Amino acid sequence: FSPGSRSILRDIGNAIADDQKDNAIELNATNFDSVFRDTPAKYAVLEFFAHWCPACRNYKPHYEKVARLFNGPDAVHPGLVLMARVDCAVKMNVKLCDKFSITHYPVLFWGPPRKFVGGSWGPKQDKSEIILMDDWRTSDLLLSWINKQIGSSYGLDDQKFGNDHLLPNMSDHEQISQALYDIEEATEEAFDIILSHKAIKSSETSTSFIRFLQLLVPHHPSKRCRKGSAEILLNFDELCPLGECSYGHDSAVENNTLRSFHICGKDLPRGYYMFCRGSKNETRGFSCGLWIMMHSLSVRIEDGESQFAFTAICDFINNFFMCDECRQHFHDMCLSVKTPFKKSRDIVLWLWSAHNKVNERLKKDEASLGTGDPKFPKMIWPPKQLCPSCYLSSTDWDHDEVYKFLKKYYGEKLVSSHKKNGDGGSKEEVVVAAAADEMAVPTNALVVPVGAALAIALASCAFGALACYWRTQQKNRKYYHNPHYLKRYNSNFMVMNTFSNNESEREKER
Ligand SMILES: Cc1cc2nc3c(=O)[nH]c(=O)nc-3n(C[C@H](O)[C@H](O)[C@H](O)COP(=O)(O)OP(=O)(O)OC[C@H]3O[C@@H](n4cnc5c(N)ncnc54)[C@H](O)[C@@H]3O)c2cc1C
Repeated sequence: FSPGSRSILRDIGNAIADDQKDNAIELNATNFDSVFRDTPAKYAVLEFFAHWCPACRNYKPHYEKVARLFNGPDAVHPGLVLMARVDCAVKMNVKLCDKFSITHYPVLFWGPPRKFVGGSWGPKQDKSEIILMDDWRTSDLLLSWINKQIGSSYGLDDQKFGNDHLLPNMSDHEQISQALYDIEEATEEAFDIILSHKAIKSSETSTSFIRFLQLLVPHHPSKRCRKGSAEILLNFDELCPLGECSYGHDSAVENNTLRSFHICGKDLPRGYYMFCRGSKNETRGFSCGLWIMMHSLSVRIEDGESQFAFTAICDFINNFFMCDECRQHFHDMCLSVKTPFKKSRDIVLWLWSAHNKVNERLKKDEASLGTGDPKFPKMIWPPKQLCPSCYLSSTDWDHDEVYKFLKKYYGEKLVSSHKKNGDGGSKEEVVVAAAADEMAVPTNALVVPVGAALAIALASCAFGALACYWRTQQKNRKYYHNPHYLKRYNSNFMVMNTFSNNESEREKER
């Protein structure tokens, strides 16, 4: 991770929350650039004020009322708008305030955070993406100004969803639609962890990583993660010849190393889980995101891929989820499967049931140790309130109904809502995005506008060329010609070997 990024923003947010102080982040000449560079927020509001200015003092409660919605660990709408301020009456900030032509107080600006990095503003500056705000004199006016900019309808009385009014694990369909963001975050975090542990270090781990990417490229619910995974997959032979990856230095982003790739795109906002946000900082987050990523993958695969998806997920957790107890337990559950999966229903229900086994175990542990999140107690899921038809009786499931429910919950509601940025990037990026899309299997019927249909048709042509190139690359992979390789992932007997702990057996098989 870049050192300044989330830690600065989180530290500031947490310190403020602990002390019951402000939610808007007070910046100075030293941290100004790094905070704007590293914030996961998409937009920023920046207030220039002077602490001696009485009007500024009176405005502060208004500004804070809006900042409460967007900043800090208790934000109601986290990760969207960074609200910051700079005190121009502090000597070290004088130059900074001059760069923004501040002549009176308070003054508010709006813009994408990155534009504030090393940024400036002048009254004659027409084309700047940094906008001088007007109509912000009360909290109502300020929020409606923001709403207009981003097309939202937030209210000052909005409450943090999920935490207070209902039992959150009974989350409704509205809430799961927010989970796409968390799945993206978890995907990127998993990739970061792999990099920081240099975890792809052998042909076995390399194969496991490739197979997981092969699952993500067509089935990840986020378009930008499909695209990022496709880019890594395309370049994998160069990045990791014979399973020896070039990682680059931990601190530097070097070209042509795994570190120079972003599995969900360079601009993914980081640092805030939403659906998976715990009521305490140390709970939920990544592991919750990982679960919902796996569930969302399972409901998107086709029948013929179910055994492949099962082994890809089992191997991925076994090799790359760096929680020993977790992976060992999950590995045991993988090993206990004796019959190969034939239908996607099999893996959807297996994963659901495996997750419930973990819930059941943790429920006891957390109760006795007091380590759980009090607002998100572990439970057998889905509870009756969320899916009444899933229950035949209080202890018996109707598996057909559970399957239907999971398909809907993790399928339809979790469709990528991210539009392609601006011009869509370089030609190569567009082709890769098209390839990722081309391979994506839609799980729900969407009405495709004519323009989009044409674009898809064009992308298909590009994809043809790309697929050709890809196939040539794949052909060079020795194990694709190796009958053992194919057999290994097509028979359950071989699955058992995949999870075998016996290194010599695995070596023989290799
Ligand atoms: C593979 C794996 C193994 C793990 N093993 C362990 C372990 O051994 N010990 C340990 O302490 N922690 C383990 N964890 C972490 C633990 O399972 C939780 O992820 C963590 O405690 C956070 O819990 P949570 O409340 O966010 O809900 P999570 O259990 O993370 O669930 C996330 C969300 O998924 C939904 N959900 C819950 N159950 C199901 C289900 N059965 N099917 C579909 N959706 C469901 C709910 O909406 C829930 O909020 C593991 C995590 C993973 C990914």
